[in-house]
Amino acid sequence: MQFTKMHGLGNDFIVVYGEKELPADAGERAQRLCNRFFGIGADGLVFILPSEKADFKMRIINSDGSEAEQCGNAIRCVAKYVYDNGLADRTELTIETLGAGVQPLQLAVEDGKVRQVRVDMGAPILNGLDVPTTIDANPVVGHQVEIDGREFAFTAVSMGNPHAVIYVDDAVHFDLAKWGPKLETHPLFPRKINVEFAKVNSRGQVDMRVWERGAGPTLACGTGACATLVSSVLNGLTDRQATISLAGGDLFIEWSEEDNRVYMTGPAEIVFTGEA
Ligand SMILES: N[C@H](CCC[C@H](N)C(=O)O)C(=O)O
Repeated sequence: MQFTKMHGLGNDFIVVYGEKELPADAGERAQRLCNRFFGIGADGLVFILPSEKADFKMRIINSDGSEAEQCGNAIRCVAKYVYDNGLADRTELTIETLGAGVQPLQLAVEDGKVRQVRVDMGAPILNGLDVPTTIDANPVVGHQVEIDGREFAFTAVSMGNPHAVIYVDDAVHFDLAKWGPKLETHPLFPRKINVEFAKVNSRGQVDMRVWERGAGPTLACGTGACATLVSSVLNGLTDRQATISLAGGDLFIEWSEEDNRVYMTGPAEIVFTGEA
């Protein structure tokens, strides 16, 4: 299998083009190939497939073999892959995902290579039961949960995949490994959840670190950055556009008042190609 190793702010993927549909063993392949010691090493395995509704379709499998509905950093990588490899000759593309349907993207190109991508990530889903959580509220803002004697208040946002955003005093040094897994698998979240720990520094800038469902700590999470911006607006902490600063770098996120859609702008990189 030919693959291209790519990343968005250090959230890295094995990208595969050429399959007509998702292989039946995609989950097993992801577990094997994403392993950082016995495989190529990545946070996820991404398939670029034909679509009847958009230019391309993206399916994303986490490193634990579970399929995610959506992935912000991966969709920017897919856009870069298809343009840089001559599979698309326009700087306005559409990519279909399970969680957000047909998503328009704008590519910023320099010397024939994609440098930045602006993605329409769709409207946030705020009804608690649809995120999903077991909480019948719309929206779920500052919901308290106690874990091992520590209280957390989270805001639940789906960008097609589920997120719980928690505000802390120091996101950069937060102990993700201690608290991330316990929140990811809490019974409040029927399909588990991605957990973002955020520190708002101004109405235009937020530090955020993420424990991802099915992948653990990653250097960046595009849908998590979108969820963090939406949550911060709902909590009255930021304006409707802000820079979300992750371990791997910055994403610029806007939640439009006009169309209620969230726009994410950030880079994507190709690292190497190979055969597995
Ligand atoms: N682990 C996530 C999928 C990847 C999302 C993240 N890498 C992004 O950039 O949005 C989930 O199971 O929902």
